[in-house]
Amino acid sequence: MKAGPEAALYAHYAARLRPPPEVAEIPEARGSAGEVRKREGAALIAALPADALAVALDLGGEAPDSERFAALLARWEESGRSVCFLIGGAEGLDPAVTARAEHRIALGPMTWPHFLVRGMLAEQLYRAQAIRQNHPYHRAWRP
Ligand SMILES: C[S@@+](CC[C@H](N)C(=O)[O-])C[C@H]1O[C@@H](n2cnc3c(N)ncnc32)[C@H](O)[C@@H]1O
Repeated sequence: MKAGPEAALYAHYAARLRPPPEVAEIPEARGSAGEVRKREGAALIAALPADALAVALDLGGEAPDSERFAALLARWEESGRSVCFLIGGAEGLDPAVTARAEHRIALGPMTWPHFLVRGMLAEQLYRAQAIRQNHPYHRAWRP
């Protein structure tokens, strides 16, 4: 990720997460849109640890509110497996990736660019952490 506002957004929230998240970046593939999706999808799946509990960021997935996301995350973490979020590139996620994922999560019905999704996911992970710690960052009574 190049330095810039999107990188700063991600860094801002990632620095507040315990344990800190790890990011694996897949190099942009070349070819037709379908080839790009297939190549990037294969690399994404290959990058997953063997015990990964994979969650695809996918417009077609469930769009939980933040409290439900916090509860889902707690349940996933209780499995003891590595919770890995998969975000597509400019051409989106290959069906092989959504098939590998055990859960699909949408950040609402609008399409966002990859680097904003990364920052927005980091913010929701931080919010989930705040919800679980009853920290006033999340003001459920005043959305
Ligand atoms: C630029 S988008 C891909 C756009 C692609 N042309 C498509 O229509 O799927 C890059 C990635 O960000 C994620 N993404 C974008 N908007 C999203 C949303 N509202 N909810 C969840 N993930 C989203 C998805 O993983 C997507 O593959």
